[in-house]
Amino acid sequence: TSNKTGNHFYKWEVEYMYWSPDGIENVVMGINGQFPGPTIRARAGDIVHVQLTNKLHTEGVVIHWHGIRQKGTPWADGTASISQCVINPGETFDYRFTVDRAGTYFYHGHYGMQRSAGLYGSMIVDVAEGEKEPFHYDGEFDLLLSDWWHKSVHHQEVGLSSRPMRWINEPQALLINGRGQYGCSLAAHHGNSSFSQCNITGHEQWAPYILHVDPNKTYRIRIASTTALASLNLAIGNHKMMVVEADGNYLQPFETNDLDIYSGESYSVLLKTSQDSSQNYWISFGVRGREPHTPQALTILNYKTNSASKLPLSPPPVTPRWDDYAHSKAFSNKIKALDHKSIPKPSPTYHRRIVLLNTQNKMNGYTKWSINNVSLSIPATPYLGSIRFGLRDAFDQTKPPEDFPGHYDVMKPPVNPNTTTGSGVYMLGYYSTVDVILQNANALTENVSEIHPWHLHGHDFWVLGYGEGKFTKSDEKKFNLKNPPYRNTAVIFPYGWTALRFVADNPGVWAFHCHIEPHLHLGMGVVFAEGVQHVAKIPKEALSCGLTGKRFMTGSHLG
Ligand SMILES: O=C1O[C@H]([C@@H](O)CO)C(O)=C1O
Repeated sequence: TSNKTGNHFYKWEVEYMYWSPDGIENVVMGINGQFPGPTIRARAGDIVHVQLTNKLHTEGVVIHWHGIRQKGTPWADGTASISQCVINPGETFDYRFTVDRAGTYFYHGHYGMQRSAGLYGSMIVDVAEGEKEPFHYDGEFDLLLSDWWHKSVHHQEVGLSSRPMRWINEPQALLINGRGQYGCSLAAHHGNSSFSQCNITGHEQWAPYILHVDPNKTYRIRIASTTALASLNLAIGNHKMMVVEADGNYLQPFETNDLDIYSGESYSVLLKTSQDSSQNYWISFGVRGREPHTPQALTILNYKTNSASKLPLSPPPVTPRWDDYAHSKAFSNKIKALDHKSIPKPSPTYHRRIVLLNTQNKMNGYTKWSINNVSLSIPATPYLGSIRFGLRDAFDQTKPPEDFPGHYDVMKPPVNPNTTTGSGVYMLGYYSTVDVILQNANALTENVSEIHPWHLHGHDFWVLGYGEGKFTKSDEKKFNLKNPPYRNTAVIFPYGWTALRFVADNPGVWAFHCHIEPHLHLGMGVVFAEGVQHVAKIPKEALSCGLTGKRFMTGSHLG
């Protein structure tokens, strides 16, 4: 429900329920009986209030509002053990925050692997009353992408934390708005599929979400990826797309035949329905960056002049080869910020540069991912409370490393793969400008280096550039300080580096991590904190566990 004053109140219950996301009945984590959860729609400047009740029987829960910076409400960021205590079964937590900028966002679970369990939904923020988008469109669609496994997340988690690790492998299906098709294909009639044609009436939970369009119009298609693992590429048969938004920030529009989207990213593209209106066309998403074992996600662009069940004449667009990284890099390098009042210009200099080496490691036979040889292990007491109240026993007081040894060969598996775990925090100077160099490396297996999309909470960063091999100081000369994209998620390519810059201007404690959920689960993240002494009035429900729970559970607000 919403009213004219710009407040939106939602009462949500999270529970497991039977669902058939891909035609196979399974158990998903749903909200108010829906999967994916309800879409939040608000205007820039509005307040969103979600009163979340945990109806799970034996697990805590939290929800992260991905891309919302939570200025002044760091306790509402929804990160378990970082911004708040988990909401226990039967308990209710109030997420109340301002959506300060128009754009395409989503929300998802941020505890254990609850995102993989299906806890996610879309969040669309329109421009404030009287404001205009810098582009025109006649209608819009919203596509939330995910990947789906038939094994439960509990089963997946046990595998990841077993010795030896049992990897989750590739997903059984890719879902568009929670809908996919397992063991059959919408495009089987083209004869290039080993599957039979899907038998669908349109009423199934796994029936495709079809885009019905009028000819000769412009549509905005919002696309967000909350995949656990898969990097994806979108193409629409016979149509080009104009890319205009990424992660809630406007881009210099550019035309493309296909679009890469990594987990944690969102885009808007404009589509002109200018093709032969006596036909329908395929919309397809295929896997990038990992050898695909999952069929493309398919749905139909239906020109309303036809029946939606009329199948396209040509086969679905072919996804670029999974390891054609030149193709992906070319796409990433086309992304530039629009010169617009809503997007700050990059700071020309930095105060502190943190270099983060990403490696796959071993610890007593367990597989881990580490950053500068520390695998993140988050503590029982949420950092926001323990830092605010100086509870030094709550987490490691040693500073995590700023860099990695200069002799480390990023092109080879680690010579000594042993790692340690840690819960230390990068304490950032309030209002300082921070550079982060994400440095990729070879994984444990020779000749393997993977894609990692890194997501920052509480901020957007400027993506100053991408490069090959080991970053050196002279690579600075290649930084784009003119129109770097401003976003919250950026990819590192295999054996490469990505340079980011942001201003630590948001009091709170902020996760920065690989958005591949099993990688975060295996330790692939760090924690930043800034200006925590300026955080006031942390609701006590956010602190009712661990050492803050023991110390402060009196009164209604802390700070
Ligand atoms: O974390 C990962 O583990 C596997 C593999 O490296 C070991 O099975 C894989 O592909 C990952 O991304």
